[in-house]
Amino acid sequence: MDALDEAAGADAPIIRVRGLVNRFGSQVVHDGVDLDVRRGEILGVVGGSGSGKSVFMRSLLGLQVPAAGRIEILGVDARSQDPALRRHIERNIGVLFQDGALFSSLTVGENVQVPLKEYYPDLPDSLRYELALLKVKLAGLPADALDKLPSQLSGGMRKRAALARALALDPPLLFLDEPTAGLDPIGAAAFDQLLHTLREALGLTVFLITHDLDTLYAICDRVAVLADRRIVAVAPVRELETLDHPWVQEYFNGPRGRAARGDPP
Ligand SMILES: Nc1ncnc2c1ncn2[C@@H]1O[C@H](COP(=O)(O)OP(=O)(O)OP(=O)(O)O)[C@@H](O)[C@H]1O
Repeated sequence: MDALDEAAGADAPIIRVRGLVNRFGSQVVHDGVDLDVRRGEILGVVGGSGSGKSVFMRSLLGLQVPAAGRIEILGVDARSQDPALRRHIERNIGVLFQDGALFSSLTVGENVQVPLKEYYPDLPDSLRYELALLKVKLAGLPADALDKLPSQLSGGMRKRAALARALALDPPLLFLDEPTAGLDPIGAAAFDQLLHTLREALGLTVFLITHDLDTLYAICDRVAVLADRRIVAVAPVRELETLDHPWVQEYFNGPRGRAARGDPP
């Protein structure tokens, strides 16, 4: 933990959002979003299609400038344009976008080395290679994946490669947008398990957008529901099932929700 984190206090939320407003023209996507993400938790974010989950994550990452509100990440004002503060945040977060966003002309190993080169340009090539290999193995890929192009991997392996790159700088905080989208149920369950294991082993905090009910039940400590332009509830998934909100009821108590819980059909 560095000085900035200590100043924020170890018990302070790793992400704190207050009064977040996002608009596109006359469309109000968020109107007063509040959220605290606790250190070490896996927080799932759910909401209907178009409810603003991706825009929310983009605001946290500084990729979308909000109309109003306060966002703190690792004790730092995430809206600050101070280059030192921006670098502190970027150095300490890993991001896995929905499409994986690997560089298609680089091998997996070269992809993982991109952030290492940016932040540690003086690192010897051999050490950078070893670190990339370590991250690839950590993400559950075989060592020979290192020299393959993304196009030579399956969808599940590409997600793991993107995860390896997101973990390159050992970030304490990981953002994932729909990590199991497009994976078959066995691949999705394996990816969930990998995230859970990494959280246990590395003490990561995970902010995870998902539609996948299985993910919520399998690995999320708490789930935040984005509806009506704000976060309407944050709670362990079993508590959310009983929330009196039309979208929540349809989502958790529809057939897929019952199946994810293991209820009889
Ligand atoms: N750059 C943009 N310009 C204009 N409108 C945008 C932009 N980005 C997002 N929106 C709008 O904001 C709303 C929320 O989009 P967002 O992608 O955050 O939804 P989502 O909850 O992630 O949806 P899904 O579950 O379908 O991925 C949508 O109506 C979308 O059209």
